[in-house]
Amino acid sequence: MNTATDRKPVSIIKTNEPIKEETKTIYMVNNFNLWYGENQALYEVNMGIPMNKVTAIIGPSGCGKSTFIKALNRMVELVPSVKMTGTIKYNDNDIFSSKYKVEDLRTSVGMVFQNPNPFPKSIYENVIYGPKTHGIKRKKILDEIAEKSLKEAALWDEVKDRLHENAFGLSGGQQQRLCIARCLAIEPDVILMDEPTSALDPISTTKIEELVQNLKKDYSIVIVTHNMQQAARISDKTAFFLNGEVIEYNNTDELFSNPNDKRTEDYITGRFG
Ligand SMILES: Nc1ncnc2c1ncn2[C@@H]1O[C@H](COP(=O)(O)OP(=O)(O)OP(=O)(O)O)[C@@H](O)[C@H]1O
Repeated sequence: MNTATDRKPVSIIKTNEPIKEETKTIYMVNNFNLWYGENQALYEVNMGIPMNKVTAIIGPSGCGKSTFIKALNRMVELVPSVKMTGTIKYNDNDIFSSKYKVEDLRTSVGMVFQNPNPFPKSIYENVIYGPKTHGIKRKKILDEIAEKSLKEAALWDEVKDRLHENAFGLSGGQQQRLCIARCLAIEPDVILMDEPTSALDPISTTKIEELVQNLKKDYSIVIVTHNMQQAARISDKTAFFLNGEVIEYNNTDELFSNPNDKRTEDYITGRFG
């Protein structure tokens, strides 16, 4: 749900450097359409998602933001009635091709959800869960992975003395950083984030936003957010979705300061949504 705060006109707190032409594209989405049964949720989506940048997906409730990012890791196919046309290429591989294994895609593309969802296990076991299921058994290596991932997720200092305590003992914001650490432990190239801060308090939100900024050195990040100030603060590119269509996709500073489409302008200035 949008809040009144989200609807305030957006001020650019941080201007991002423009995407240079030579920036590599990690995902290329072409003429992508998606239906749930008879209802079309995405229409002719065309987007290149840049490598090592933060791409924000904004738009009003029900416009297809979650559907879009769940298509990027093929999670959307868990809904049996889903039909799709068009292509999504990840590193030049057609992700829907029968030759491309969904397991390979999921190893390269991690996901963080709206509500922190740690497993009912210790902090340590949460982080090493992925590497263990991929067959890593040596304790020394698992210890190294746990420390590295928790450091990258800016959580290590807070949990290093309680690694074997239950993850549910952490605060909501810490649990979300733990989920990010769990995602980093499988060494993905891409992190998909579906409203990762909407259940968090402002301080935890700021920590996650700072973390996202640091992580883009090593990862390509796609973040769905209802919060336009957040998109303006942390993303390099922003796509505005409306009724399943991409209305505008541009460098974030340009989209917010000089939108090309009246509907984008109306949305970012709080006239609807
Ligand atoms: N599992 C599903 N089965 C049928 N229809 C669905 C399903 N999930 C989403 N939809 C429909 O697809 C459309 C897009 O939904 P989606 O959740 O992608 O939007 P959203 O922009 O992420 O919304 P919100 O901001 O409220 O999370 C909506 O009309 C929604 O009702």
